[in-house]
Amino acid sequence: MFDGLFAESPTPAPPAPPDPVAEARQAEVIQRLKQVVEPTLGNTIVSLGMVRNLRIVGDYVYLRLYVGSHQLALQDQVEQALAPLPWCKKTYVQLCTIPQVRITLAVSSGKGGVGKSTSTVNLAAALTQAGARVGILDADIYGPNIPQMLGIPPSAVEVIQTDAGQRFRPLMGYGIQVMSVGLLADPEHPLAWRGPVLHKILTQFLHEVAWQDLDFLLIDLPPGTGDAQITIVQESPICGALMVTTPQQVALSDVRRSIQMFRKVGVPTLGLIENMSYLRCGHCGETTPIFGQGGGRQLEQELNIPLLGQVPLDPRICAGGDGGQPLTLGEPQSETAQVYGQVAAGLIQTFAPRGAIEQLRTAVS
Ligand SMILES: Nc1ncnc2c1ncn2[C@@H]1O[C@H](COP(=O)(O)OP(=O)(O)OP(=O)(O)O)[C@@H](O)[C@H]1O
Repeated sequence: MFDGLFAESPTPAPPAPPDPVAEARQAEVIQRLKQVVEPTLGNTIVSLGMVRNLRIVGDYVYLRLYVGSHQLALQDQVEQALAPLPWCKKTYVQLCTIPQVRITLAVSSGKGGVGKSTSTVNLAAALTQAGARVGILDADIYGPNIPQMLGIPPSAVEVIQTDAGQRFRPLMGYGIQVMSVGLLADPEHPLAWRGPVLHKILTQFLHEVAWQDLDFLLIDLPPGTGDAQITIVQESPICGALMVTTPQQVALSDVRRSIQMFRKVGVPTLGLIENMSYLRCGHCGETTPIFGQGGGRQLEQELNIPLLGQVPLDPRICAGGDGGQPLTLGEPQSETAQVYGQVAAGLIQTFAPRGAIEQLRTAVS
């Protein structure tokens, strides 16, 4: 599906000729999997993109099931749903999950510099204020600056021994657990991983962090749709993506491409965050659309993806990023903080519809 995923890998084998029996069986399997419903979201595991890499080999079914730590029971339900298939001798379900993480969301952008990392930290802060336990995986190999934005001083990554083996211990900023690719590299040198090495490091990074009981893990992706993004999206149980954009028309084609990348791997885009939407005059309150207007609304209508919030251009957000305290925490009553608060409330509402994160946690334990 993704030509050139591994820039340095050998030429792939030609595709196998179509096998009508396997194709009919695959359709039958998908039909049955569509009967398995994720109870919180009230949607099928197929629509939610939780089933991937489905293969039928003879009388055997192989699939990967991407779940949060509160959804492990779905494995049994999948096996039960496929058990009545008369031809199926065995179903092999590979459970793909991040230990101690319930909801994994990707924060993405079509291009760099639109405020993706800023949105990630402020959204994480807003979710924390709402009572959720939150972590950020800073996977932006081109600009890993989340620790700095949360006031975490440069530190060496500590490796700890757990029951599951050696793991990286997350750092902590304002109650938010953080792990960053930037911590794995020499701060004076850019991250210059390529091809299979990049794939291996990112895969290890995704699976070998000792997160502590998270409701939400936000993955700050690198901008665009390159190898790194695809590896992360394919290898992690991402429930959905949040797309950060500016209102500019030039940013829209990049955003469309990113959304297509998520669609190809079956990850839904949950919504758009339009950043730098307008500048509000501190004296008269009038708003000026410095970077154009209407981009978020246009994408919302064209792609049927909700516009979750419009964040103003706000010098304090910049100061908050540089100073290591997200504006959402420093000035929670500000217009900007309120936008992130609304987006956070929407996420909690979606993933814990009874309205209380505590209930989400109780349901898990
Ligand atoms: N709403 C805003 N108002 C004012 N400044 C902002 C706003 N959002 C982001 N910025 C500033 O814009 C710059 C880029 O933001 P940020 O690093 O979050 O972008 P990014 O999309 O993550 O970039 P990259 O792709 O390079 O990682 C930062 O200096 C940040 O403080």
